[in-house]
Amino acid sequence: MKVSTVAQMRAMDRAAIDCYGIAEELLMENAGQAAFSVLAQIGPVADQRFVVFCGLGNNGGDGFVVARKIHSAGGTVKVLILGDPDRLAGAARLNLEIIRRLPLEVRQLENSAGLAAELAACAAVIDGIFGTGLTREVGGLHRAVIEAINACGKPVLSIDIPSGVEGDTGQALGCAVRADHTVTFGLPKIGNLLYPGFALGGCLHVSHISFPPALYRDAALKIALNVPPPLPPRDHTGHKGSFGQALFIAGAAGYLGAPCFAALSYLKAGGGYSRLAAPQAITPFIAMKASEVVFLPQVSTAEGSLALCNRDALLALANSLDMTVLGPGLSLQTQTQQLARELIAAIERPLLIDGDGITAICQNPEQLRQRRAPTVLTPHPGEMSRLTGIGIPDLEKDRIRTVQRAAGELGAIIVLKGAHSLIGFPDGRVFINPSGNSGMASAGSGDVLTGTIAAMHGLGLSIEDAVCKGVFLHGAAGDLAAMQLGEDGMTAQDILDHLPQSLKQEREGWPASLAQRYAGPHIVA
Ligand SMILES: NC(=O)C1=CN([C@@H]2O[C@H](COP(=O)(O)OP(=O)(O)OC[C@H]3O[C@@H](n4cnc5c(N)ncnc54)[C@H](O)[C@@H]3O)[C@@H](O)[C@H]2O)[C@H](O)CC1
Ligand SMILES: [K+]
Repeated sequence: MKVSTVAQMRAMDRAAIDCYGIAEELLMENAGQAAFSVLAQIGPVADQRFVVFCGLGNNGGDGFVVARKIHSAGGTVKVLILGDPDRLAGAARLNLEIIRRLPLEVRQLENSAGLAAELAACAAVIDGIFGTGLTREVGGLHRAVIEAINACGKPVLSIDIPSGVEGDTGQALGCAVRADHTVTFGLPKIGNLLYPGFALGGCLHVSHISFPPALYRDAALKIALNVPPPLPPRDHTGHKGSFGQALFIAGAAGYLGAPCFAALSYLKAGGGYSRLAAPQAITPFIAMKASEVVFLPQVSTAEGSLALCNRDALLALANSLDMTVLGPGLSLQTQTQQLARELIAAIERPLLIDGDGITAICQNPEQLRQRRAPTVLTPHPGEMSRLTGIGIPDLEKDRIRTVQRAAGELGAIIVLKGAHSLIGFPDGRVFINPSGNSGMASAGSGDVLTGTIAAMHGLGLSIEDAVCKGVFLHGAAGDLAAMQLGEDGMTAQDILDHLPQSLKQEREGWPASLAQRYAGPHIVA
């Protein structure tokens, strides 16, 4: 499913109205109807009491429609407006005038006194304070109301997006409603899917509010949920060469885990032949941990990292295999960093650059543009910050645009790791990954990702699909590990151990709880 920015959604509204004649009032009616139908799924409506909070924009207008439908279904509803109702316009004003003729309480909320008692008496709260029109920090009465909603302990249904969450980023502007359900319209907005907005929204539902597919599937919409194509069927007669051959250039004294996790994850995710070029000095130790991997001991520097003199032999090998992964645990040793830069410039096959390999190009990332074969970068926010020169707080505030811009400028596929990892392509497409959990935020899990992506290419997927599939199945392996162990103490080893099951479930079907999460928002008919 595609995901829209606030501006794109406004343009879709405009097109629905101007090109198809679906009037604003109809869109608002459909939006209110969709929200009401989710409310009716949460619990009974007849003979129950509800409070609807409405702001002065169209989000509030949707709230008026919901109030009308609650009344029609036999519920008792109180509509509290934040601000002067005389400022309401258009379809929102029309819907206010309708509910004013009905026997229900509609009034401007002057202050938050007594709100806790009002909320204690209701079955559920409907949040129509701010939608995608939120433009600044939430303060004053709005803030007090949002805090009261969050403290009331009643089920909360947010209209379009939890009030206070910014539609384009998922950031909470000062404070935000914590909802149990959110019904969004047209398409999910970025803010419905990126943290903290995603978590604040609870269960996410989407209604296309009668937009034609030509609008919500438009190729100009570049952001989407990560739903990669299926795994290729396994060749029953295949040998180890049929499932890919990858080279891992990784490891240094003090970084013994990273090369093992990277090279082993290739095999655990279905890849055929995994070669690991690590410094001679550490090879005996890592061989104990990863005996299925083929070792290519390399000349070490005095510090125990890869020496520059390994360059030509590594280059020849890399250019004879499907794919190279460069970087996990390489270290920041000067000569090793130079080796990384020279290899990145010269390898003519698909190359995934991670960890210290990314650091090696941070001074001059534009060198990636010279590469003729595909490049994949898998930075965590710290590495992304070094790569782009954007500070981590600013980057976290606008992850989509950061990854979109960097992928375009560097001509590389970029996986920005984090909760709901993003995959950005040079042509502007960005995919939001639904799998994974906080237990994966621990050392070594990124190393496991590198081998998983490489294995997907080994199994026959194009590089683009391999990145999407690898990110998804790596997150899913983490989810399977968490189901068994909990998120607190799971480690990269546990993710690695669950990779085979991740592929198995991908082929045979996910446990219900994960299937629901991976399927994306519920469509409201
Ligand atoms: N296709 C769709 O998605 C449809 C969505 N609908 C609903 O319309 C809203 C968007 O409506 P809009 O009027 O543009 O914005 P808001 O309702 O969010 O209201 C903004 C309102 O609030 C003021 N404001 C902004 N920030 C603050 C602040 N921090 N404090 C105080 N006031 C603030 C701003 O100036 C405006 O006056 C969308 O979310 C849907 O719910 C349509 O009904 C159907 C099509
Ligand atoms: K809202």
